[in-house]
Amino acid sequence: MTLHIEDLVVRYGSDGTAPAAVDGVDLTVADGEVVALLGPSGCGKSTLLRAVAGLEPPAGGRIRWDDTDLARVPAHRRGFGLMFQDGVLFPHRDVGGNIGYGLERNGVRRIAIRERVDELLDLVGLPGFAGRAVGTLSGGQAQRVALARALAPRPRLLLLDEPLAALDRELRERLIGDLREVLRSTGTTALYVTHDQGEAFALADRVGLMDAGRIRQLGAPAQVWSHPADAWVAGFVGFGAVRDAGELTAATGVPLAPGDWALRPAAFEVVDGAGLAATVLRSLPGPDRSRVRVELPSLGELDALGPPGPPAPGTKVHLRFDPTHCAPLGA
Ligand SMILES: Nc1ncnc2c1ncn2[C@@H]1O[C@H](COP(=O)(O)OP(=O)(O)OP(=O)(O)O)[C@@H](O)[C@H]1O
Repeated sequence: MTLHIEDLVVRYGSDGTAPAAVDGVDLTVADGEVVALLGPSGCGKSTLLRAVAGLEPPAGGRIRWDDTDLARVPAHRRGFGLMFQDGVLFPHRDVGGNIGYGLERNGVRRIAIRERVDELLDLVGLPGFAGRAVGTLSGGQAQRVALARALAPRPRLLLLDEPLAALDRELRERLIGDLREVLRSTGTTALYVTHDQGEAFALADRVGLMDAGRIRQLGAPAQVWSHPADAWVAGFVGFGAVRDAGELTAATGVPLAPGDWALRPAAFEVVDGAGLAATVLRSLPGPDRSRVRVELPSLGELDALGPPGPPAPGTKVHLRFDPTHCAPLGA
């Protein structure tokens, strides 16, 4: 029960000259695993998902489910569930009718459909909603119904494309937790596309960082955070500058393993009293800490954390270095 993607290439346009939207991707998703594809807009993550769903034909490579090559299996025979950003519910069916739709098409008996609908409504936290008109649902409730609809036929793989992107931040954060619980408790195998690193890292067993049609790093969230593969990945997951270990050790006196190190803003903190001398270039106030751009004679421009009311540009400050907020580059 494993999805295998091997050297997959997807190209738009019929003449074959357009750059590949997916450019040689290898990926497996094991039984019960949740893999998130994370990357900036246009990196090819939706295209990859659509190719797995059977909605875009590959220009090269293979997609297999266990030993079965899916090249000749049409989308509706793959047994995969889909959930998109705007879960578009059927407006003329009530909530129960939406969730039961796939089961009806599969010829499941009415009474069994009703039981399954109730079970799913409990699962997504909407008990008793079966008779509600979909036009009366809030955005978050509609996405819960869309999730229940995708899960109803027990898909062997669930494909989710930015399912929470249309929701406001507070609701999104609440639903991330709920979605994680639903995927885990049902043992659902899932491929989840998002540009939001918080979402990807909260939900997934493994995260694939995608850029320009390729996966630059694939690993467990903790591994990507502690060992970003390169400066691009480090930047995407919230690190700032990259500096050589020798330069950092010379400036701070802290020994580090050789190689390049990515620094989070928290690696340098403005302190009262002794520390590394730096000059404030500009600053962004924040409720707890400010973000301060500083210049050090030995290390150049870096981000640091400052007090809530930030020091003015030109102020001479002292910094403390905390190596626990640094990560060596290289997976
Ligand atoms: N139907 C299409 N025809 C031509 N080019 C397309 C089509 N769909 C996507 N592309 C192009 O393929 C590339 C990858 O697009 P894709 O939608 O897969 O990216 P994405 O990472 O999902 O982006 P987003 O987060 O903005 O949805 C982009 O350069 C995009 O412009």
